[in-house]
Amino acid sequence: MGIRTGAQYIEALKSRKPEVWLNGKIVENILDEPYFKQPAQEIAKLYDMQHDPVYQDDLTVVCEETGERMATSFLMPHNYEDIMKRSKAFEVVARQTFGLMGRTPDFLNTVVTSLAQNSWFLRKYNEDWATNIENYYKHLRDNDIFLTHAIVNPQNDRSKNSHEQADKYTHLGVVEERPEGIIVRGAKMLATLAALTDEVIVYSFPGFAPGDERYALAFAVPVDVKGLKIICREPVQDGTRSTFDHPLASRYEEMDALLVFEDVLVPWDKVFLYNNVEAANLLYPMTGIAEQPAHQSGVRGYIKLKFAVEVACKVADSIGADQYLHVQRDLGELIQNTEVIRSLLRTAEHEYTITEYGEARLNPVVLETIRGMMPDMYPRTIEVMQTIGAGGLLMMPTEADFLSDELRPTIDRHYGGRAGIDAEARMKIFKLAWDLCGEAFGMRALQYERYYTGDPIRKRAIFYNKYKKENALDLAEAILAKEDTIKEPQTN
Ligand SMILES: Cc1cc2nc3c(=O)[nH]c(=O)nc-3n(C[C@H](O)[C@H](O)[C@H](O)COP(=O)(O)OP(=O)(O)OC[C@H]3O[C@@H](n4cnc5c(N)ncnc54)[C@H](O)[C@@H]3O)c2cc1C
Repeated sequence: MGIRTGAQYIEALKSRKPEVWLNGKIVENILDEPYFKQPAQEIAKLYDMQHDPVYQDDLTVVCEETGERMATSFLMPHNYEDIMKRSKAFEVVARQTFGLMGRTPDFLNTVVTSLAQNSWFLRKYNEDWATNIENYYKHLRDNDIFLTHAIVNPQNDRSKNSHEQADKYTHLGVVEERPEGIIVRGAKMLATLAALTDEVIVYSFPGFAPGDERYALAFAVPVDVKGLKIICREPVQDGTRSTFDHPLASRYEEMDALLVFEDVLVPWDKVFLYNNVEAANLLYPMTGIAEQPAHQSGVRGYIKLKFAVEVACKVADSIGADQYLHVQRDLGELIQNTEVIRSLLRTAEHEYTITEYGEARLNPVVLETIRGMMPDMYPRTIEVMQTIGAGGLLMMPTEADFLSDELRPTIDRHYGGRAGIDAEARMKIFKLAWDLCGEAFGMRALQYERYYTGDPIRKRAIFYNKYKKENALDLAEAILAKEDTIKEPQTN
């Protein structure tokens, strides 16, 4: 089939009935549900863009194997040119959603592509696992499937491993093997956009201990597989708020969900790893499933940061506050942050290496530096936006107020900004800012930057320990190695 259109994506959504729980009820029809309607349209636009001559050469490439177009995020990178093609595609998608949708289809496309490109690793343990992931990659690529993923155990008792939790199947594990596949039971989180995707892939961060064998697994199933409950969090918008009042929350809500597997059958040909603690712990370090998606997230995060910084600048400019030195200092800092991330991205891409299996990988130290800095830089941007917007962020009439003929002249008199910024223009900027720095939508977007790929605290500690192991600290060693004499005290 090759690349899908938005209409084909929507048709696929209509064709199935996953068990999606929202506000205590099963959602009968996803697309009739106001919470999902607009976000589904935003995803559909991305599929349509693949057919738009303006974007097609960035978002798609011709697949050497099938001769059909495929999403660029399915391109296995072998050289610098491939890296930069992928980078451009990530950027086009991110710009379309202002970086606010983190789990657009390109994200998991890169995960499965890197797993398939590194199937040699799975083959070391089991020939079938490697064949299964290679076939799954082709299935996604050739049908342009939209995936969600759930890789984290729910927060139950974090001081204990999976096999030590109160219930054997609090965390997702294998119940039994059958001739047709494995039966899995338990929960995984935090499947963003699950209700709007076609299939889910499950795997895990490292951290398995002996005894955790039943939890050491990776597989994929359709989201409407029998026995899978998709339990959505509380929505951050009600699906009816106007685009004037909530320009971002009304469009880019990415619903997150807990996935509960109640004796779900996973066919053997969709099992990529099972019952092997060592393989599960080495999956991340060996296959590039940290680095390749980190390229997508780095580009997307850069666009989101740049967008938020530009909104902060507009807020300051609209009320003339950027005439003050301390405001200029803060905004200057934010702009420099975006330049740091942009430069790091270019460095990571430029300093690629080719693995012994022919995969082009970006510089992992630089990628991880981006990952480490964003959880500081993004919240800092939001803080500056809150500080400059101050009380004005709370003092905004609604669209309904603007539509009142009686109130409108008063609004026009009292809500305008500096010369040249009328009430409507200023309110549009402030409402944009409030969605980012005040609304639940914005707080989720902030939490996303902190946690979307693991705990930033432990990630930085891991980064330090790895850096220490791999770097000789040459400069410090050089001065320490210099012939130095501690002068004996003179005794005569
Ligand atoms: C908005 C959003 C969207 C997300 N989307 C997805 C998604 O689509 N798919 C997906 O799979 N995941 C997703 N994630 C989940 C993400 O992967 C996790 O949030 C992240 O890995 C952190 O895990 P946690 O939330 O369980 O926090 P925890 O690991 O429970 O950490 C909580 C706190 O306890 C501390 N802590 C816990 N355990 C330890 C330990 N062993 N040692 C030291 N300190 C510890 C941490 O430092 C932290 O301060 C998303 C998260 C967010 C916020």
